[in-house]
Amino acid sequence: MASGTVTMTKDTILKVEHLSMKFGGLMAINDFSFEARRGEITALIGPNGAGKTTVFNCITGFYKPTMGMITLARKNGKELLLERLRDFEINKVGGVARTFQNIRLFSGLTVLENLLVAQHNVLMKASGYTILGLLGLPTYRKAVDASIEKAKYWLDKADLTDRADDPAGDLPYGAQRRLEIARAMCTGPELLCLDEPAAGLNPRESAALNTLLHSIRDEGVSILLIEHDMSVVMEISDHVVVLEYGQKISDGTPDHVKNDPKVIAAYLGVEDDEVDEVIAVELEGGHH
Ligand SMILES: Nc1ncnc2c1ncn2[C@@H]1O[C@H](COP(=O)(O)OP(=O)(O)OP(=O)(O)O)[C@@H](O)[C@H]1O
Repeated sequence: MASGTVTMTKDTILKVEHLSMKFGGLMAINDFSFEARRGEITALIGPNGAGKTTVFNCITGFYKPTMGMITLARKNGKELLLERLRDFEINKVGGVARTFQNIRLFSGLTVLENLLVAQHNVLMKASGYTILGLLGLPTYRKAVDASIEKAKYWLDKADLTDRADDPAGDLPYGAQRRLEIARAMCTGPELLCLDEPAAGLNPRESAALNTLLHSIRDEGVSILLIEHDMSVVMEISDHVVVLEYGQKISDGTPDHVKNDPKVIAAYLGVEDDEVDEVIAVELEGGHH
């Protein structure tokens, strides 16, 4: 079924139901439903202009959807309706972290400092928001130690320990991407949303990214990503959802999606009645 209401199971972390987003007269997203499962890497793919970024912006609170429900289920059993929260609340209360298509690091700060700054909120809370707290509270000292440990942990996972003291802006592009992800992980999210993490990476950097994303998933953190590069998506995702013209055209395992005639047609830009022809050509290609 291409769209419809999704049933929330205990494995579901995110449920999007009947999402629609209109920009003036343009229906960018039209009755779109899908579900992301806890501990999985879910990829949202589709041709240019399909509506991927718009869906992402609705989930992370940058846009208010015209219609629809977005439910996040936290580990503690609480369910939150994201379309009712503001972006910073989605991050803070919802445990959702995101990265952007364009890198947004503090390029003049060191790699380590970037990871510590990300934990500023936790530290301020531990200080009781007072100068006395900052100076003397044991809870604050403990929180500082914990934040350093966390930064060290993610430096190692992102293979950046050797560059810890270098300004973030001096890192090669692929390393900056991993640092952004490490920084997001330092906020302790349950759901990590990545906007085209592999864009512009060379094959070696792409492989390092895959390793990092798998290690994040193995810790039980769920990942939702938008990606253009089909080979990256097929390699790292557990679950793929395909959008075309704001509507869902396929949903399933990478293998299922890869062989779905509708997806093949969407990517090759052919009309419905040409799909059979496309499959025939694909099959023929496979036999050579
Ligand atoms: N803020 C906006 N105002 C008006 N139209 C918009 C806005 N944002 C997106 N759109 C339109 O909505 C449609 C979906 O765009 P969106 O950026 O979500 O697609 P996408 O799948 O992310 O594309 P790409 O792969 O090129 O990044 C497009 O037709 C786009 O022009």
